[in-house]
Amino acid sequence: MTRPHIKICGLKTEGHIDTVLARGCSEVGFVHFEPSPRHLSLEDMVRLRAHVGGRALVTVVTVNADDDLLRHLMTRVRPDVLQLHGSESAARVAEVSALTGATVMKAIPVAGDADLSEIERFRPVADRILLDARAPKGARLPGGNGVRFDWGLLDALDGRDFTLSGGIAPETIEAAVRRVAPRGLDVSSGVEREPGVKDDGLIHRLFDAFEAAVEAGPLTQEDRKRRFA
Ligand SMILES: O=C(O)c1ccccc1NCC(=O)[C@H](O)[C@H](O)COP(=O)(O)O
Repeated sequence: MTRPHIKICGLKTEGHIDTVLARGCSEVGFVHFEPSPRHLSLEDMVRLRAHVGGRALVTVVTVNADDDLLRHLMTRVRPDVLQLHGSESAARVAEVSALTGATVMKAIPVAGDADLSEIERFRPVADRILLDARAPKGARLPGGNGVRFDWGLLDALDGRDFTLSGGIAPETIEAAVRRVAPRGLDVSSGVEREPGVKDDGLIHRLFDAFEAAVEAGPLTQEDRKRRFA
């Protein structure tokens, strides 16, 4: 099994950045979306981006961002990856890619089988696909809600084709690693003590559980049926 890479999203402090990087996190995410408790201003992102330096990839999460905002982000924050977490069309994803030159990760909300057909729509234009749980009805945020979708929907897919997110936490990361085996894992609420507030203890529990799951290796088909039927 290839070792999935881990992105911790919604980081807001130098201290938590240092904690996740010390545990082997290879990508950090900053959220730029005002309604979010994880929202960071451009100035905060510039400061934290400098703090990360070359130690990890830096991703900025946006929701239906316009060209002006994207230009500001690229010239001031200089993220490696732009995460498009709104209702961007495939044509818009292609435009963002051409405009910014950044690696573009498109988030696809998943609640049922039908949503997976979106993967084929975005694969030609996005550098990366992020499968996230569809936001619950009435939620203020399109992501970062700490909810999981049925990972059994992914049984027939090759995990190397996507990053998995939505409700990954110390208690659920074993199934994410051993059952889904994605190329990457994206975690936010699962390492927070309250919305927008990361917790060092939870971060350590997550990485401990992750290491144990990688060590244990993928589940057999038989195990999948027994444990997740
Ligand atoms: O985190 C937010 O507040 C947020 C706001 C708007 C769009 C996306 C947002 N988060 C994206 C993520 O943190 C992750 O990519 C993903 O949704 C996982 O979240 P969680 O279920 O909380 O681990």
